[in-house]
Amino acid sequence: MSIKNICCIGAGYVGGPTMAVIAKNNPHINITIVDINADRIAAWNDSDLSKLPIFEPGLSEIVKATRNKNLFFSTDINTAIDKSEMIFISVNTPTKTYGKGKGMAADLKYIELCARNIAEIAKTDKIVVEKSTLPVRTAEAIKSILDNSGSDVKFDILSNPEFLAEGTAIEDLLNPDRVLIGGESDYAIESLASIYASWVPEDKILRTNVWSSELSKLTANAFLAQRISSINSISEICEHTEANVNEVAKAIGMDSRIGSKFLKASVGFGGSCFQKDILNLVYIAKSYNLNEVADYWEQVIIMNDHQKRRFSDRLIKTLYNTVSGKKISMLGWSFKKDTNDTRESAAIYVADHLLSEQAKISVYDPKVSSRKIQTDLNYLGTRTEEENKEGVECVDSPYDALVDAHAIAIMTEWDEFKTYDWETIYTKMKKPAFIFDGRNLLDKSEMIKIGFEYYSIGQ
Ligand SMILES: NC(=O)C1=CN([C@@H]2O[C@H](COP(=O)(O)OP(=O)(O)OC[C@H]3O[C@@H](n4cnc5c(N)ncnc54)[C@H](O)[C@@H]3O)[C@@H](O)[C@H]2O)C=CC1
Ligand SMILES: O=C(O)[C@H]1O[C@H](OP(=O)(O)OP(=O)(O)OC[C@H]2O[C@@H](n3ccc(=O)[nH]c3=O)[C@H](O)[C@@H]2O)[C@H](O)[C@@H](O)[C@@H]1O
Repeated sequence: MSIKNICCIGAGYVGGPTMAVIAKNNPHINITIVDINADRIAAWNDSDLSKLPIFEPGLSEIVKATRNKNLFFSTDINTAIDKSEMIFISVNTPTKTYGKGKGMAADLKYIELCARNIAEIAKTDKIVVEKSTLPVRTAEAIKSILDNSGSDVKFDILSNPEFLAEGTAIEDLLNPDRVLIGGESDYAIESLASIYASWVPEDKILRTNVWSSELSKLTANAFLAQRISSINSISEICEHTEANVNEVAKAIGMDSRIGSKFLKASVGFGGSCFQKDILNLVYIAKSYNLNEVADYWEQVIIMNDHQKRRFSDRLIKTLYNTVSGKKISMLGWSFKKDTNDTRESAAIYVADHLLSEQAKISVYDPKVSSRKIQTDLNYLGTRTEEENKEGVECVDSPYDALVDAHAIAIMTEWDEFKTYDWETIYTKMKKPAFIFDGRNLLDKSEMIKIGFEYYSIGQ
């Protein structure tokens, strides 16, 4: 049986772009992306493509080409489940904020709701695909829920983790390093493989057992994040020894056994997945009593928290040990460039620390709304919403953010920051004018020549 109808539950950063690319390359398949969030679905259906809920280079063009042809966005979850032969589960799997495993385990309540929804509605056989990142052996729980639905519908479970990175999602989806499919049933595996094969070379489609597939996703994120924490740890040594972390990264990256990617020292990694997935791995290790393994991976998070804190400590110390009443301009709020996603962005934690020291913060980000910035700070619960509003202004023009600032903190590596007229900015700031470049984005010697007191990471 070839697949004619696909349903994807979860219209987020993964569900949206992934299904758009599958739809583009499989015009013979109808895909419906469903979500309980009606506002999000309405935004996906907005005729103004600049209002899509997710900013991702190249996404709006693909949505334009496929939407209402073979790609549909809907809140009618049951109908989409009913008519599809294959159902992707692409809902969020955040870190638990309550109960057993609080602050560490993955919260699987949304996954379970999806499984129960599918079990209740399905009248014909279904292939259920785990697209969300899940703890190893989650497929067992999903299967148990589905198989106890009381019907004689046959469910095949596949694990098909997603490796796209935000900001390059479309490029990553169009040219993936690999597509990973874990499963038991050859029929189910080959049904999914054939969908990818419409644009992905066969030798990049990897088949494994379900558990290897689930665990590979957590492992990939843990290894990637570990590289960043490793280079960030070296950045601190550089700052004490006059070694330069960019030079060190280049020198070690040219060793083909190490490789050059993911060695950019920064203010710390953010994003919705690295921290969550490593904590998840740590929790799994602890649940098997593998305490040394748990401690080993937890150190990646500890190092990352240290890097964020170290950045704001250094800023405060350099500004004569106080930022009280001083204007600090933050350039960038998203967790990396080319995305409007702010989840776990280092900027949130740095701003929170500076606010606790009574700084006045002015933020400019090309793609993040002021409402989102306030929501992110309010979510931490450090102070009241009113206090956050008083302490943080969000501006639409970078130059507004910089007038009379005591210091600039570069939090995100947006390309446009490099093109600013830094000489004019210098004249508008309080003197001495400080830059804390959390992304090593600007040219150090140029900034010093203009007159800035310039601080970067690991240099
Ligand atoms: N964001 C990323 O770059 C990547 C994320 N992942 C994984 O993919 C999964 C999804 O992540 P994102 O897309 O970033 O999350 P997201 O939060 O952007 O989207 C998830 C969507 O699922 C919806 N949802 C939750 N429960 C639902 C239910 N019962 N029925 C219908 N809709 C429901 C939510 O309303 C939300 O719109 C996570 O497990 C994540 O770890 C994997 C690779 C990359
Ligand atoms: O599971 C996921 O969600 C995804 O997590 C990451 O993707 P993402 O978090 O979107 O973005 P990354 O490019 O990995 O960046 C994560 C953070 O690390 C930082 N980073 C990245 C690279 C680097 O060298 N240095 C560095 O500080 C980025 O600025 C950002 O804050 C992985 O790269 C994806 O493969 C994975 O699919």
